[in-house]
Amino acid sequence: MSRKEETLGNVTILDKIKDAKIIFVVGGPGSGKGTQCEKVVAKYGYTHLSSGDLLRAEVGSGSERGKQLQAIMQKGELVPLDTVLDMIKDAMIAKADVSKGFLIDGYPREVKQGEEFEKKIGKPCLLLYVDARGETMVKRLMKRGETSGRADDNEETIKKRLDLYYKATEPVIAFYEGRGIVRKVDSELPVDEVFGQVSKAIDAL
Ligand SMILES: Nc1ncnc2c1ncn2[C@H]1C[C@H](O)[C@@H](COP(=O)(O)OP(=O)(O)O)O1
Ligand SMILES: [Mg+2]
Repeated sequence: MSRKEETLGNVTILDKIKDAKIIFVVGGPGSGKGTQCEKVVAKYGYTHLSSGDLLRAEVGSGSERGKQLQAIMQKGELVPLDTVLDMIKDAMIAKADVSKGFLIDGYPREVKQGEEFEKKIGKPCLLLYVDARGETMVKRLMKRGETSGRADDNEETIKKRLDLYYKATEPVIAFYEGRGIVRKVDSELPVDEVFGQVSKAIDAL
């Protein structure tokens, strides 16, 4: 394939992504983002892309980049913006032909990440804000840590992740509230009731 065709091909794929619905799923660690996304996949056939899962897959591959990522994630810090965005973009392109919509779970973690995403990929039509109390999130993560095998599900890292969430990610919600696309769901409720609220927000699109 010539360079020109390649570029044209890429434009077509990005156009397809633009036609698909993009939903940002934002909430603290352990708030229930992954749990709700799974249910959205089952009911609506959207593609679920968890930035954390993509990063953990890279770590699991044992690559040099994976090793660097692991060190950052273990400390509860944010990995470099371009790395996450490139991974999300590649995953979206891979699914562009078959996907009606994308759930971008755990991204943006900070306002700048949202701005970059829009520049390079497209605009979200909805931000699902999965809201739970700090205490609830800690409890759920400690429990999840018993079986998840996740290096960051331990008390010390959980505390750092929560602090970072309040400092860096909550401003993301305020930013998109200004655009009128935020729908908040009460993730203190049982999973199915939370999903009722999620479904309402998606049905209204
Ligand atoms: N509404 C809810 N009620 C009770 N437990 C919930 C819940 N939503 C999620 N959980 C549980 C499932 C997991 O063990 C843990 C964290 O959920 P998760 O979906 O992995 O969170 P996240 O992806 O936001 O980090 O909490
Ligand atoms: Mg998750």
